[in-house]
Amino acid sequence: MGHEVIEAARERGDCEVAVAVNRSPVDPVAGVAVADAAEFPALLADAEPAVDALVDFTGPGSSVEYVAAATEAGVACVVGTTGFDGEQEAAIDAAAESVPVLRASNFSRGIAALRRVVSEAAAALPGYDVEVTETHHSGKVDAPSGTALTLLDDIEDARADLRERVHGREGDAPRTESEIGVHARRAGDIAGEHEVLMAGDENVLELTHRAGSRRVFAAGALDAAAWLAGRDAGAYDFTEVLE
Ligand SMILES: NC(=O)C1=CN([C@@H]2O[C@H](COP(=O)(O)OP(=O)(O)OC[C@H]3O[C@@H](n4cnc5c(N)ncnc54)[C@H](OP(=O)(O)O)[C@@H]3O)[C@@H](O)[C@H]2O)C=CC1
Ligand SMILES: O=C(O)C1=N[C@H](C(=O)O)C[C@H](O)C1
Repeated sequence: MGHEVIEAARERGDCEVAVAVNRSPVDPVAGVAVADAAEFPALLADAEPAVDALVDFTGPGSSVEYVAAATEAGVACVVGTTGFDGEQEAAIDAAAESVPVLRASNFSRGIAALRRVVSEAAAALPGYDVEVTETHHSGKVDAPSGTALTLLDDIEDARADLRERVHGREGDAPRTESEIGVHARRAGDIAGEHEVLMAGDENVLELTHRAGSRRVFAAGALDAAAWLAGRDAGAYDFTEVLE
């Protein structure tokens, strides 16, 4: 995603990559040198002109560290990384007391729309069985995806009777009424697919989003960064960027 963000930044006229870092050595990307992650705090402090926003797509532990460095430097944070535990989420949330922070499990407009439709459909279809399936490239490390977890939260908000997440399915027991099935598939170079199935008696609703490429997430994150820079400290939502 780091490569995608640099390429996407090059394609638009309203932003410039001031500092790029990675844990392991990486060749320059589109002419942008990528420094060692350990240099990040110093690079942020010395950047001229000052950096407006951090865009982070890494891993949960490093994301917390990058956000801490950005907070120290008074820089707005856009966080796309997924797979956080509760403590890591709390650390990112705490940063929002000092700087503007926008964390989203998915930076595509299509998923933002899917979330609204899923919430409405879940509320409109009481008693229906719900199953969520996500499919991603074989290199993805966290499962289920952050987006699937966001959709599950949305479904549970709309359906108080669904409280048991069943990951995968095996054995010989039938489905219970309180469960939501959750399925994570990993294959090839699939950019990201999310499907929500709602099935009742004699009718089935399937809602699916497919990302055509990972560039859509990079573009959305840069939209968020441009929108977030200069705002007051606080936690912001990607839907606000899309309004
Ligand atoms: N919100 C959204 O719309 C999207 C979110 N994502 C999320 O973004 C994250 C990154 O995805 P992706 O680019 O595909 O992952 P990759 O594995 O391809 O890249 C992760 C990068 O982060 C670096 N990194 C990982 N862990 C650490 C660490 N502990 N310390 C320092 N650097 C670290 C890696 O460094 P190294 O090169 O050394 O391995 C690598 O450069 C994932 O959490 C993914 O789910 C992805 C797409 C869209
Ligand atoms: O790792 C990915 O690739 C993606 N991760 C995000 C997630 O976990 O939901 C968003 C998107 O689906 C791609």
